[in-house]
Amino acid sequence: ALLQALKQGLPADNKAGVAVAAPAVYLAQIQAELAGSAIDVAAQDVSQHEQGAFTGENSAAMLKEFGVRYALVGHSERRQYHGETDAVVALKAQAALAKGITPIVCVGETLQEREAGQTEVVVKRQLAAVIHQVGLCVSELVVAYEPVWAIGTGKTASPEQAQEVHAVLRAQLAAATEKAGRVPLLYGGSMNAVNAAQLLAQADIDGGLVGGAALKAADFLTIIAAAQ
Ligand SMILES: O=C(CO)COP(=O)(O)O
Repeated sequence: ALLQALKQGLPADNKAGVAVAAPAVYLAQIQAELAGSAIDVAAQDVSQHEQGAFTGENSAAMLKEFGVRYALVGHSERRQYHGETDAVVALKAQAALAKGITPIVCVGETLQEREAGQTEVVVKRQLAAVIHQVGLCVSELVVAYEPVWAIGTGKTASPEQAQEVHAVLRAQLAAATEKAGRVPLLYGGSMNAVNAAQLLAQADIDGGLVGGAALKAADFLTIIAAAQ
């Protein structure tokens, strides 16, 4: 029902890239529902391994069979609950790129790290691992800044706080590629229909990685409208 409402509500002149990131078991259904629409399919994770005996993992090649165009890598919940290190996240980004899937690399600091003044150090370390791994493919990444304290908490980074970190990430990308301006930098963490426009108005915030607010089609469509 959500996908139908999104498809019907997306204006014909929509210019924002829109993708739905779902758990792997729903990807086939989502691919079928979204066929012929302007909405892309994304996975929430991807295996770091190209192939082999890794029971339970979904390789990039397998995801590709279901029309997956993007894969989140390094979402804070994967880092926190599944022990994903910067090195593993970097391998996942590389595995996705190798099969033509665009990784959406998630970075972000915890509340403790922010309060200790470590925000910049943490996000730069997380992104550096991926930049180092993917080499010349840096310009093919999407990067999402998701402060861990803002995910699902209703606490949003202020537009200024988010922009400050996005500027750091943009500069880091610019040191690695001439095409840094083309790398979409998404903000995630309690983005909603009310605060999206202000966040998206910031110079280096190109889009959103939306959780809770995307579960209501009307709210998600309002955010998409703000991203034009
Ligand atoms: O990353 C996110 C979901 O995984 C963001 O979630 P919220 O928008 O609900 O904070």
